[in-house]
Parts: sequence; C-alpha cells; structure tokens
Amino acid sequence: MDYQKILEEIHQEVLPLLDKGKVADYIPELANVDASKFGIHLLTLEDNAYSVGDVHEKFSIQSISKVFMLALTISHLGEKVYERVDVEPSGDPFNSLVQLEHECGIPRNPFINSGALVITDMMISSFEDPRTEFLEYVRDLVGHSEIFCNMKVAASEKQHGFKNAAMVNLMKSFGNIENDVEDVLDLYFEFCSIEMTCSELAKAFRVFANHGRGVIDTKKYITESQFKRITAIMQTCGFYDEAGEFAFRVGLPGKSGVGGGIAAILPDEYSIVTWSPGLNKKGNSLAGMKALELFTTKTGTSIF
Ligand SMILES: NC(=O)CC[C@H](N)C(=O)O
Repeated sequence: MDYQKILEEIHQEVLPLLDKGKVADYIPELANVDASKFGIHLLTLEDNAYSVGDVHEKFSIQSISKVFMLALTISHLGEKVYERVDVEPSGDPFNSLVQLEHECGIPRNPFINSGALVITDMMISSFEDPRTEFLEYVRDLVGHSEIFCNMKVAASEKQHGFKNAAMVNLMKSFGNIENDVEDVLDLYFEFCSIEMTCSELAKAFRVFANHGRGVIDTKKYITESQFKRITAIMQTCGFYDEAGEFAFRVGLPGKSGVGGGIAAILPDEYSIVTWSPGLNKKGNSLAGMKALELFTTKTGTSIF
C-alpha cells in the first residue's frame, strides 16, 4: 500500500477543515497556537515512517499523557490501581464533576481528568521523585531525552484550573486522594504540559501497538495483560464523551488531548499521530479525527 500517497491525499482533503475547529483557550497559553498547523505521522512496527505536514514541531500533548501516566503506574502497582479508579466510559466531558459525587469520589476511568488526578496522587505516594520518574519513562518510550514539560503552559493552566481543583477536593473529601491537593494539581498540570512532535508521539505509542514492548530497545514496558487493559480503555474511554463516535468513524484505540493531538494504534501493525489545534465541541481535534477516519477508510485498516 502506498501510505505516503494516501497521507498526501488526506492532507489535501482536510485543508478546508483547519479553520473550522476552535483552539482550546481555557488554558490561555494554548490559545496562542497557530490553528492552521497540521501534521500526520504513521509509524509501522517494521520501522517504516510516513508523514505529511508539521510533524517535527512540538505541541502540548495534554490528556494524551494520561496514557503514559496509567502505563507507568500500573507497571509499578498492578491491579490495585483499579480499586481507586473505574474503567467505564463516562459519556461526559473530560472535566465533568457530576458523576464524581454520585459515585463517591471514584472516577469513571483513568483517561478523564478526575481519573488522571487520582493516578497522579498514586504516583506521588509511590515514587520518591514522581516528576523525574515520569519524564524518564516518557523519554525511554520515545527513545531520546529531548522531552520536556512546558512550565509556562502548566502555570497558565494552574491559574485557571478551578474545575480540576474542585475535583481533587471532592475526591479528597471521599478519601480517594492521599496527598496534598496543591501537590496533586501541580504535578498533573506539569504532566499535561509535556510537549512532543507527531513523530515522537508515534514512537512512544508504537510501544503500545507492539503489546508494550519497545521496538528498538526491546524492553517490556507493560505486561501482556496490562497491554490488553490499556488498549481497551483507550478504545472505550480515549475520547471522553466522543469515544463512541471515534470508534464508529475511525475504529482504532487511541487518545486525544486539548492541544489538538490524537495518538492511535492498530495493534501488531502501526501507531499513527495527528496534530491539528482546532477542536470540535467535545474537545477533540476536528481535522485530526477526520484525517484518521479517512486513513482507516482508505487503507481498510481498523480493529473492526
Ligand atoms: N482533555 C484534555 O486534554 C484536558 C487536559 C487539561 N490539562 C485539563 O486538565 O483540562
């Protein structure tokens, strides 16, 4: 299959959509990003790479880092992680508070904000230096050390992160947060502020396409059973209240972030990353979703 040609066709087809989405502005630093940016990068397990557009430009991966947070935490703590966070789709926006009270401070899943905040709390309790531990883990997954948090973005989010603060406080009132509320929030905002290029993110996600084993370093990052679980959660919960729509249109496990990135995998075959900062109403990249829908349709590759 001529993947390069297909990506070039897709690029042309999504160009008219680039100004249709809206850049996330509830984090003021993210509002400065140029909405006309677009990149798509495909990386196969045989180590063939295909790309078009701005694939070597760093962007804020935001909620996509929730996948790395979960992977690192379950690889240390195992199944007991799921005693404090459930694995059901929420059907609600990523920053929703409504279910949390009904469900006594147990978040629906690790890929919405409340779930990732509980995972952050577990990381603080489990690691001597969770910041360094996390950054080193992500650097290992990518295969080089030029991966950093953007402290301007983290600080900008902290100034306006009232809903996240409300969530941590509510969960603490139910006994599901062990550490200091401010410490949990600071670390969570830092993790969200990590910047990567499409090609770096595709390298990190390829480990998940390869059942948790690095293709280059051959290291086993997560067990087979943890791979099955993380992939299932990506499929059912990776796109907030649009997880059904993403499965319906694209048909790959994946994760989005409000920086406009989407990372997805076809197990045993490839990882694919798109970046387009304009978001739809549910907070997912508008052109990115369309590009992935076109990709799985034109190549006939999806998990279904
Ligand atoms: N969906 C996202 O990417 C949200 C992440 C963002 N840092 C927040 O907490 O709101």
